[in-house]
Amino acid sequence: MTARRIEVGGSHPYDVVVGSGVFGELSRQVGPSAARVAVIRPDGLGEVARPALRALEAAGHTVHDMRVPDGEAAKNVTVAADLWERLGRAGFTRTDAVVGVGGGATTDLAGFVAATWLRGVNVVLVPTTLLGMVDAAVGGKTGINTAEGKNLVGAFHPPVGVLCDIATLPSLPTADYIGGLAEIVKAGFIADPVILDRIEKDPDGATRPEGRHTRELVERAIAVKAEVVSGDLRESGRREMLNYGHTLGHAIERVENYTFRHGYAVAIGMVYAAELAHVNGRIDAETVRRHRSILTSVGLPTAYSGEAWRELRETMRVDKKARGTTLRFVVLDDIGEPTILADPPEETLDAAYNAVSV
Ligand SMILES: NC(=O)c1ccc[n+]([C@@H]2O[C@H](COP(=O)([O-])OP(=O)(O)OC[C@H]3O[C@@H](n4cnc5c(N)ncnc54)[C@H](O)[C@@H]3O)[C@@H](O)[C@H]2O)c1
Ligand SMILES: O=C(O)C(=O)C[C@@H](O)[C@H](O)[C@H](O)COP(=O)(O)O
Ligand SMILES: [Zn+2]
Repeated sequence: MTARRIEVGGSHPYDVVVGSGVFGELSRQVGPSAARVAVIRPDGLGEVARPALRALEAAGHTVHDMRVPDGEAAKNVTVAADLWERLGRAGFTRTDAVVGVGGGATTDLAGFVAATWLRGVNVVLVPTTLLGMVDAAVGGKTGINTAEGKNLVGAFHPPVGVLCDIATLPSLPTADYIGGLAEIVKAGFIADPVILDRIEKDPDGATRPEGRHTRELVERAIAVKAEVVSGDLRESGRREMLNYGHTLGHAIERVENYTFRHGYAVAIGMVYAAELAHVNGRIDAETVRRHRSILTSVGLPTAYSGEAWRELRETMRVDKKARGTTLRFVVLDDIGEPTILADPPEETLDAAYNAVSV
């Protein structure tokens, strides 16, 4: 199958290459001026990272294999500081580059380290999870977590290239694959209802890399994200729609000490946002039901502990869409019509949570 290039526009446009067996593209994306390349990747992901390491070495770059802890455990300042030290010791200059290989947590960390090293060096992202391909590696949001909340420290630093080799997906644990579907479903609800139709027709296939519509689902979700971030890198407007389900989702991740899969938290958050829109008179009960049925059909959760509500409510205060003490949620006026619901009354927040709590 041929590779597809999806262009992300803006002041520094770049391509997202999607294909199978496309690691030969990596050196071109990194560029010839990068004598040194730091490959930041999870320690346990040697097999998955090997083609990237080999392709870079074969192209003549001096490769520094910088292993980090797995997944979310690496998205913190301690690991970032360790990488800054390693880059310093290896003498990385402004013409050198960083390559992030792994899931969204690793590419967020790699992007953040690239954004901050020497105030910004080139980064190429090689997502190897479904979620990384369809969302995290595209768009230039980089970041790490703090004890207070998710992604609270970060920078907008677009990659110079993104390489999605879907041949890396079969080794991904099913639970992580399903987590990525949450962001694909999100793209469906906010912008591309064909995604929802495809999943409803074949929910089982949607949960597998070899599913009938996998390539189409991946490309459609990337296209949604690329189109949105091309016009609003810094989230001063329309980009906020990509945060559908994330206000409650991020609070769940924080309350669970970052051990709960991002996609699973976002799935619950989307049902909450749908309930909020319903209580607010924006969408009908059928649209809320459709959220639950699509998410459930692929194995994603749609409910969370009732007892956690007060802590979740408190944690949502640090959501990046908040302005002062005003909470702002992405909700739908209809499928494909996201909007902002600002400062909903406490009773509305409580009623919506009641509907998702167990
Ligand atoms: N920057 C953004 O715009 C953006 C968008 C969405 C999500 N995110 C972030 O992405 C993170 C979630 O990403 P994720 O779901 O990819 O989780 P993850 O990075 O934790 O990866 C999940 C697991 O899969 C493993 N893995 C990765 N590729 C593999 C492969 N090919 N085979 C076998 N195992 C593999 C990882 O080592 C990890 O254990 C969160 O931190 C979230 O905040 C960022
Ligand atoms: O790219 C965006 O913009 C998003 O909101 C995509 C989200 O899926 C992603 O989880 C993002 O990291 C959330 O950003 P944050 O600014 O709420 O931390
Ligand atoms: Zn997300």
